[in-house]
Amino acid sequence: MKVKVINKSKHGLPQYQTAAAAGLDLNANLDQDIELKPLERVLVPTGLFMELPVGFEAQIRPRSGLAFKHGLSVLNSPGTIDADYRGEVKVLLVNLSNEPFVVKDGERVAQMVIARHEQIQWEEVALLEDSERAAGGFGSTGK
Ligand SMILES: O=c1ccn([C@H]2C[C@H](O)[C@@H](COP(=O)(O)OP(=O)(O)OP(=O)(O)O)O2)c(=O)[nH]1
Ligand SMILES: [Mg+2]
Repeated sequence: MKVKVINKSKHGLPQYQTAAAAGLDLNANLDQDIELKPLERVLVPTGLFMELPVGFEAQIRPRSGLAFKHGLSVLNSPGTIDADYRGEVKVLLVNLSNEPFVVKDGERVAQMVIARHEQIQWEEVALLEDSERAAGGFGSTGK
């Protein structure tokens, strides 16, 4: 995949940490630390600019370790990177704990999953096909 990295601190390209990992860990690319107070959010730059093939998207997801230990999440999870986006990939971090969290340069703040997706064409119809579920939802099948 085409990629352009603005690498202020030489973090290299995002990597799969194990052989069959789904997520590529994303490093914060910072000039200085960012302190995130409780319930604060921040857009963390990654230094990564890429060109996804058409028909693919990238999903930005939290890392469970940071979520569990520090209450850190990705506010818009899963963030969506469109194939035609040419800007810098950024991570919208939120601190859901009661303690401040300091984001450091190079820290693996989130992970990115590359996935195929469809684009649909609308076809307007008068009637929709019947189904067993019909309009049932929101607990309609019981606990
Ligand atoms: O976590 C994210 C989410 C989005 N983006 C970039 C890539 C994406 O292609 C673009 C637009 O994202 P989205 O469609 O979620 O945002 P929007 O609020 O709908 O903005 P837009 O009107 O630009 O589509 O912003 C990121 O870098 N990180
Ligand atoms: Mg959008």
